[in-house]
Amino acid sequence: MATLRERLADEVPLVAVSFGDDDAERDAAQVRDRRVDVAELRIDWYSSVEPDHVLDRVRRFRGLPTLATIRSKAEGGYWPGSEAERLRLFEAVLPEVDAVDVELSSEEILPGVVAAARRHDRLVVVSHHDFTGTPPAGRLAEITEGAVAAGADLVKISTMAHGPDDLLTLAGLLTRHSSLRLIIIGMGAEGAASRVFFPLLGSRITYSAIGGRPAPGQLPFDETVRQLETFSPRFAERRRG
Ligand SMILES: O=C1C[C@@](O)(C(=O)O)C[C@@H](O)[C@@H]1O
Repeated sequence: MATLRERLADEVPLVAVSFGDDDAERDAAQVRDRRVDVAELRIDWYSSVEPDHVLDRVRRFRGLPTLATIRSKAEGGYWPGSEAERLRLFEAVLPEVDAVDVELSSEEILPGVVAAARRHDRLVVVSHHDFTGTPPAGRLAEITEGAVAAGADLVKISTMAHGPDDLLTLAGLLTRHSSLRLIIIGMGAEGAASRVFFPLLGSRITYSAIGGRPAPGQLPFDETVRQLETFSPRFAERRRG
């Protein structure tokens, strides 16, 4: 199966699904059978973050396109340990996955995660989440530039959208930075359209749910695929192929 790097090369939007560790064997089979483009491994959701347990679960996805996330509590995640432990875990899983996602705000470990990704020739998503609202365009541009300067291969910005103005602000960010690989998400009920519309404007990955715990406004995987097949001929063609 194509790696995430290969999948990103053809410029067609990708649909991700996030997984914990309740049944990694079943989840990996779903990724294969339903042709999920990216398996986001939410290691901060795992029942244990002991390296042996994590590596065992992560390895069940071998050969599939994977993105490992160990989300900090500051950005809506559940990572229970110290920053030094988080960096060590990123270093341990990096050889096993295609890419990792680390927050721009995680200043203490960001350079270490980027350096480890470079050593293993893996991709880095540098992310920013705001579960309260959508900052103004100028602030979003600063965050984007900060992520690029930190070494991001992809910049992900996910903010709560409270209405059309927020969607427009986020869409503006996408269209103004079309030379970058961006992942832009408007969270919440008011942002849900962004999960289909923004990939049509160039957002590289959209996140969806298969059971589990959907993020605010996420659509089910099948629904996301169906919508993108309707509105993106290139996406539909890739699904057929
Ligand atoms: O950051 C993101 C985006 C997300 O928060 C969403 O709203 O789809 C879901 C998370 O799992 C992922 O890491």
